[in-house]
Amino acid sequence: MTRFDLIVIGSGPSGRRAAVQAAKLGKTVLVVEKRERVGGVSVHTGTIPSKSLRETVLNLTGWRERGFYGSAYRVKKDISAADLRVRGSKILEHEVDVLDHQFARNRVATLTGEARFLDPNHIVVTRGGGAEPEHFEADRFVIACGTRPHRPANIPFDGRTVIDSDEILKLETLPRSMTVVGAGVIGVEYATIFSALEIAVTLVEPRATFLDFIDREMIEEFVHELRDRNVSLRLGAEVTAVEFDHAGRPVCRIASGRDVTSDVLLYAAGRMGSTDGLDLDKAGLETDNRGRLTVDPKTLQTAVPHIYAAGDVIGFPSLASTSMEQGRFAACHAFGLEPTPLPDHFPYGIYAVPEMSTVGMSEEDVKKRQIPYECGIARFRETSRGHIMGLQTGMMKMIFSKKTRRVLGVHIIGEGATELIHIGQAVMALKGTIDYFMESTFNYPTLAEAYKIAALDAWNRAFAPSVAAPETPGMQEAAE
Ligand SMILES: Cc1cc2nc3c(=O)[nH]c(=O)nc-3n(C[C@H](O)[C@H](O)[C@H](O)COP(=O)(O)OP(=O)(O)OC[C@H]3O[C@@H](n4cnc5c(N)ncnc54)[C@H](O)[C@@H]3O)c2cc1C
Ligand SMILES: NC(=O)c1ccc[n+]([C@@H]2O[C@H](COP(=O)([O-])OP(=O)(O)OC[C@H]3O[C@@H](n4cnc5c(N)ncnc54)[C@H](O)[C@@H]3O)[C@@H](O)[C@H]2O)c1
Repeated sequence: MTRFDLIVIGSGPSGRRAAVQAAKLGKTVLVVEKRERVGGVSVHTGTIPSKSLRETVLNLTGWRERGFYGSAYRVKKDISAADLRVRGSKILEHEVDVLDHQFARNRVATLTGEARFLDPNHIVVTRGGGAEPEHFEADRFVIACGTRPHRPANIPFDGRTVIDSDEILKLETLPRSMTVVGAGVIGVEYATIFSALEIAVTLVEPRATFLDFIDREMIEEFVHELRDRNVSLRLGAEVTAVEFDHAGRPVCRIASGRDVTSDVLLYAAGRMGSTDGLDLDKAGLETDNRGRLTVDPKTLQTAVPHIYAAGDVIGFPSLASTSMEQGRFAACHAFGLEPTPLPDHFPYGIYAVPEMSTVGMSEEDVKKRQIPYECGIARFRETSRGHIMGLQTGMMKMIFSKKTRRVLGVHIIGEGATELIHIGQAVMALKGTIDYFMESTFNYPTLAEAYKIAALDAWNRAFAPSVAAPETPGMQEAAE
């Protein structure tokens, strides 16, 4: 039996960061991954493929140029499913290559196979192709096994017309119409990406609201853009069943009776922890009803202190970005290095079309906490860079404390939102105030100028010293 200082189960963002960090500390590390290739959900079915698809769609449709050349502008006519896959598979190859190299140069051992616990310090790895199972021992573990799509038994998934978010990447032909069930981040991203291909999309959500962690003003703007593009948004629509019509097309039955029929139905109503095959009970652990593990948020230790868990398997926020930080944090803690606490504020990027990004408090949060505040708004079309790019939409909203002048939140919708947000994030993290934006010079012409415009907007309303009207000399005499 081979012994390691650390065994990591799963090679997604949290697993890989945990493994490399431990190796940098001079520890022997094994990463077990049940997929044939490393990278996790992030590289194979989640972040990278969906963002590659988005980029391909925006490029091939000429989406970004339509502000100037009109909505009929196309870079390529008749875009096929194969066209969409080409770029994605190249990017995937590159990502896997980089990861393989990263593991190799840090002397992280990797093994393809499915890990399960035998007891709190031993695992067995089952391998395909008739290979003998292998046994391993470790002092510390990081469970970084991630999640998989939630597939309720009553939904007739067939991999072709009723699909989950893994299967959408394998579509052989592009549908003419699509129903997306679940207006979470995945549903919203795919609904808008496919709508940019001029596929008629209906987005169905049982709740009356969606993406509740985003500032409502941003969502109103987003909904306005979707309606403009004929994305049909059905909120408060409870799905009672999915059936097929006589032509084999999926019919999404809605409680109100207003059913939706389309060529393809994407079911994107959340994810489940991939913990079922891990025999966690043998390690002394149990999961919640969504297969997730509970950890101490300050240390990322599970109920069994030498077993850590990181990434999507521990639930919110379930992002590749935060998962990476958690993985590194867990490895540092496991080997006695005092890691800096995980930050309270992290940015959230939603790569819909248009993209949205947010950091800090929404206006709803600020009101709930009864903090006196002022908002500043900038529209991208007011910036010279926006004119040059032909942007007709896009906006930034900044929220400032009236008492401390500090930035409480930044919310952006439109081109570049996921990059621009980091300026606001940095100022917030460094406890900066509105004065930073008032006093700093920004490159011109840039979209970042929106920060200046939004800050000026808030300053004019709430922070500018009240200026007394200058007296005109001689006025007094004239009045007399
Ligand atoms: C469609 C989609 C789009 C997304 N877009 C974004 C985005 O734009 N930005 C963002 O920040 N996040 C995004 N995410 C979320 C992001 O992908 C996840 O937060 C991230 O992948 C979680 O990383 P993880 O470390 O938990 O592991 P994962 O990436 O989930 O990987 C876990 C790995 O563990 C392996 N594994 C599981 N069980 C075992 C076992 N018993 N033995 C061996 N191996 C095992 C699995 O095969 C898998 O490869 C997206 C997710 C999806 C689904
Ligand atoms: N850009 C990004 O950062 C990004 C992109 C994609 C996914 N992710 C991550 O992946 C995770 C999973 O995303 P998700 O969108 O699958 O899950 P989610 O939990 O965010 O959203 C699921 C949606 O489906 C709805 N829903 C639940 N049950 C339903 C039912 N029975 N019928 C119809 N609708 C139902 C919910 O109300 C919710 O709106 C998220 O937590 C997110 O953080 C992140």
